[in-house]
Amino acid sequence: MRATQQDFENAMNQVKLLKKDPGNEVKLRLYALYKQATEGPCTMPKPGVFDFVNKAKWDAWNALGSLPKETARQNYVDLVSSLSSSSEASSQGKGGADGKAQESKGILVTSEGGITKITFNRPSKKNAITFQMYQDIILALKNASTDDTVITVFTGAGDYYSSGNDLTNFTSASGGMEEAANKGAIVLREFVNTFIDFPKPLVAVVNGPAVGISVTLLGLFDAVYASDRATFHTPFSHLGQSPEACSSYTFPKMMGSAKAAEMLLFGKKLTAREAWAQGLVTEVFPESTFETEVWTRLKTYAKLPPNSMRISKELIRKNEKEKLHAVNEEECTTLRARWLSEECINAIMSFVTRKPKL
Ligand SMILES: CCCCC/C=C/CC(=O)SCCNC(=O)CCNC(=O)[C@H](O)C(C)(C)COP(=O)(O)OP(=O)(O)OC[C@H]1O[C@@H](n2cnc3c(N)ncnc32)[C@H](O)[C@@H]1OP(=O)(O)O
Repeated sequence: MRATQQDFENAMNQVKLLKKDPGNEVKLRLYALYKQATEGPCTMPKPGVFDFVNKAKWDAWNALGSLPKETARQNYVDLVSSLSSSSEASSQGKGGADGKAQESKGILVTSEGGITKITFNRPSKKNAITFQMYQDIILALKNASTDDTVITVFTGAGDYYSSGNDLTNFTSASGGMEEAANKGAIVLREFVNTFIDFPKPLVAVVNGPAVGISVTLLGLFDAVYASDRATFHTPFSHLGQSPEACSSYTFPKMMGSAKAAEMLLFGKKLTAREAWAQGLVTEVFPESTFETEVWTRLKTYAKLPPNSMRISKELIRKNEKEKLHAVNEEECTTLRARWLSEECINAIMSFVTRKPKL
């Protein structure tokens, strides 16, 4: 049966009630279908190349070509209906007790043997972190901080640990660039604060290359185990950006200002052994035995008395917490301005418009 005007209006109201942000790609599709259903084919002039947001919206609408208004209306209703059911399904899942799993689009959360395992799970994009993933990780960490698991572990699916922030987070935002930068700073602040305040042992199992925020965050972990295949790269200057996740404080403190500057200012990529020598990595393992050795060790650690580990972590972090929150605040404010800078916009633009591989 064809969707009526009433169905369409109900769907528009339903969108406002979605429990979970559907992500930029879906929001663009909704926008395009709405415009096509109400105004017909796109006849607006194409926005300029630097007007990322309006250009993305125009592209999405224009891509619908001469799709009839009724079909666009039907597709809009169907899309909203699929989002409503998946949002209900995902809001029911909660990690915690052994054996349960919580899955979102970009991360996989499991808990077994006292260990909460959070896997960056977007291997086709080298585990780049989307806005939605930041939010899902915040939720997973909040759950892990109060459930009955003892240790929380991050790792990556596929050949990468993570390629850091998804560089299309800002180019595909549906509001203006300024709105995206504001949202980015708010999400980043909460995301990093969740790591600063996380009360249980936090371990990174770095299975492959790590870039950007997936590297800087390691300064807030309690242990970092790396495969000898892993590399550590923070190309902030190349991207017209500045350090985050408190690395402007933790890196110089851990490796001295000269070595920190090589990473954070000049974007020097470290091998796993170099990162170990600088104190960023706890131990490096040969790739061939990495998973077995690390997980055997973590399973043993997860049997240690949980309260004792939590209290020790609290003592270690206590004197630093206030400082870390202040650093996070300042880094987010600085980054917000960087995201709106020409240097940053040009760098992101050249990544998203690079030639596809043959
Ligand atoms: C709330 C907001 C908080 C923001 C916090 C800010 C954090 C700062 C950072 O994290 S800065 C770091 C950003 N990351 C990068 O600069 C890495 C960019 N990617 C690359 O340089 C390369 O992709 C690579 C070196 C990671 C891998 O190169 P390789 O040649 O092996 O593979 P591809 O380039 O073909 O990648 C495969 C597909 O994955 C997509 N992709 C990879 N990384 C990202 C990314 N960071 N953002 C978006 N997309 C990414 C890539 O585009 C390919 O996609 P395609 O197959 O569709 O073309």
